[in-house]
Amino acid sequence: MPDQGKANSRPPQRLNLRPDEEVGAPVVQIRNLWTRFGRTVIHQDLNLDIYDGEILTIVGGSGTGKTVLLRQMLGLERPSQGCVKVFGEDISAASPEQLQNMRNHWGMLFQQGALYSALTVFDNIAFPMRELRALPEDVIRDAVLLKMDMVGLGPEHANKMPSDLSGGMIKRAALARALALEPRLLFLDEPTAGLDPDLSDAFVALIQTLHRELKLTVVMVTHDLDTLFALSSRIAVLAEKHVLAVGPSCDVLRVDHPFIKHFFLGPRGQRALEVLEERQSRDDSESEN
Ligand SMILES: Nc1ncnc2c1ncn2[C@@H]1O[C@H](COP(=O)(O)OP(=O)(O)OP(=O)(O)O)[C@@H](O)[C@H]1O
Repeated sequence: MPDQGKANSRPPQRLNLRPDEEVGAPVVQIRNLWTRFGRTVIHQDLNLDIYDGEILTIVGGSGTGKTVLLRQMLGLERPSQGCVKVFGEDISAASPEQLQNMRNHWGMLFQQGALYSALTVFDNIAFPMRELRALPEDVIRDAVLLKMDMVGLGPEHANKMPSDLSGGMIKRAALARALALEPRLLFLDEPTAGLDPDLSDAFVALIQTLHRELKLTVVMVTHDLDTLFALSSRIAVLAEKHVLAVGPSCDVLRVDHPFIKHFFLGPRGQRALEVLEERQSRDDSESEN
């Protein structure tokens, strides 16, 4: 149960572990953000910067406001106070037209894939392109097949309905749709939820490749530690209604806070770290040979 507003007078303890070498204007800038639902305070004076080209993962206990924060970055909800800038534009002050224009520069992969069930894979991916009303159908056709290829879906899947697809294929089709307008910024909400470990590893590898090749900035929410350690450039921990710590995983893990100890350093976290270290030393020795 979140605390009530009056109880939040304690100044937030903030620890920003951003390495000095990161420079340039942030792609997403959140300043002094408050979110209240009635008398319940979810975010209190929250600040966060997300930089070009990084994969920033937001973690936090259940109900700490990760989804709400993501929705505020997408302009789907307005904060009670404070400012969210995306590509330098204040999204909380944008008109519906400005917001629509901004939405064309980012993609979003929702937790359940969220494909339109009445549309084929092809039409789902074509949907954002057709909404622009500026592209001829033959260009759309080529672009859709290219996006499908990028995510590892062959053209034979183009006319399938979402109900004919496996969980992994739904995620791939939804990712292709999120990439339809060639965004610079990609939001991922629990990208590997519901996938078995092999499919999850394959999807993580796909995100790594696309992030590298398309030079994407990625903002992700996940509870899955394997996904988190494999992908994140930095991790932002939401606790006590603000960003308690933000930095590379090795730095965040050293922060002495009960949530961090419980989340990262329990048996699940140790296992995920061991797998990551094994993978890294394998990659290192392969690149030496
Ligand atoms: N529109 C709303 N009206 C009232 N309360 C809301 C609304 N949206 C979210 N909340 C509350 O805000 C809190 C944060 O919700 P949110 O879904 O962002 O949490 P979360 O960190 O994503 O949790 P989880 O990890 O369990 O998905 C929750 O207590 C939720 O019930």
